[in-house]
Amino acid sequence: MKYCRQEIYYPLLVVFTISLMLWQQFGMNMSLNYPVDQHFNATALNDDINGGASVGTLKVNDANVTLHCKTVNSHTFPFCSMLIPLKAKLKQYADLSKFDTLTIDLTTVDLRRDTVLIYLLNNEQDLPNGNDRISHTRANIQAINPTIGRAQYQLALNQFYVPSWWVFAKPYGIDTGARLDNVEYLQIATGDNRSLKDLEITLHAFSFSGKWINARDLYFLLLSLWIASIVVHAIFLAGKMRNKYIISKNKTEELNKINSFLSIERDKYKTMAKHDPLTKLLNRAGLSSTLSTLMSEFSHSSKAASLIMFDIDHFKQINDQHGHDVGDQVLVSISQQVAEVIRGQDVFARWGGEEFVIVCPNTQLKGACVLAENIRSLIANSPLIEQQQVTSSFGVAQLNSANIDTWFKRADEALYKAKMNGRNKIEFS
Ligand SMILES: Nc1nc2c(ncn2[C@@H]2O[C@H](COP(=O)(O)OP(=O)(O)OP(=O)(O)O)[C@@H](O)[C@H]2O)c(=O)[nH]1
Repeated sequence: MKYCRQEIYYPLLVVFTISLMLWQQFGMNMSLNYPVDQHFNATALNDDINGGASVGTLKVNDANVTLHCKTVNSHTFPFCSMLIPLKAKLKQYADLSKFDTLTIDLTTVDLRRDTVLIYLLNNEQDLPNGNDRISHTRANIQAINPTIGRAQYQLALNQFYVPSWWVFAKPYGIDTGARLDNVEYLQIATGDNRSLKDLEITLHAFSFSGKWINARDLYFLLLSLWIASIVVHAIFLAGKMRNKYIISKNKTEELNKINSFLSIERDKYKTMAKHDPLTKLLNRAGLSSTLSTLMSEFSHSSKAASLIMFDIDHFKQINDQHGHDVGDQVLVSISQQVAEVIRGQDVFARWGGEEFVIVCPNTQLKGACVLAENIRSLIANSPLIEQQQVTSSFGVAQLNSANIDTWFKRADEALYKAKMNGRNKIEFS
């Protein structure tokens, strides 16, 4: 369907356009023929209508009609003519506006360098004033310069014009444009040469020819069709692009939502991987980057650092006596209280179970022991469980080699010592 619309339509339109242009050029012919026979209807019209005295007579034969004209000098313009009603051929007057050419077959004898005037008299009821035939008539005229003898003359209908003497002869005026949509008569008249004439004009036949559609109308139609096609196509493409844009915008929005959801989830899992879910403190993994930094600082510049490791005393009993939830609450409370008293640079983590560590950068053993004592005292004096003191034991070690395991082992040993020495104590290594 898509293929049909876009790939086939324009080639078809090109073929259609070229076909129509060729058809118009070589076909589409129409014609209106007027052969002359013995029943041919024509009348002589001479200057006597204007008060002249020229004599023009008609002789109709089997195959032609001859006007014999003898002009007489008088005050008026001398002429003879034959008047042929076109309506005899048609029901109405002839609408020649669609025709291009008048072909007229004439024999002229003794013309003495005169023209033959061809009139197409258009009947126009809408012309102002006057009830007589002439008042309703527009004379469209064209002159031919005949050769002596018989010849065919082709007159372009668009070359007919209204002569100025016809315009001015009408007191109410008339526009000068030719009109051929209601032609009542073809008039063939002697020309403008005022020298006296005695001549013959024989009409054998005449016809009007043209195309069903003239080239200008056809090109206008085709151009309109092309413009309409391109406009419709452009609108269709714009709509399609708009839909694509909306779909891609929606997809982008959806992907952005998924992305932000995933990045939130990723951050959540990152945080979860490095934090203890109960106390929200860092876990072992969360501590690793701090420890690596301290190790490298120690390697480069023997920067001081101390480690405090502490463990809640008899925590199993607390769990056993008060339940696991109370034990959890004790862990959370101690975490919060300790987090409040340590310095900003200290890093506090849950090492596992009821065991915690505080890593103190830039801290000598003495300073770490003071901090450990503060925390011990804080815990021992906190009413964590009703009617029961909760205490904790501490092991402190200052970093003395770039080895984490050794450092932690030393702190752990000090802690063990504190436990062995009765708990609620600080020992160092
Ligand atoms: N409620 C609670 N209990 C925990 C958690 N992690 C570990 N424990 C408990 O902590 C207790 C630790 O017991 P022990 O290792 O025997 O140590 P202790 O009872 O504190 O004795 P000392 O350390 O020798 O003073 C165990 O009963 C564990 O089940 C926890 O997250 N929540």
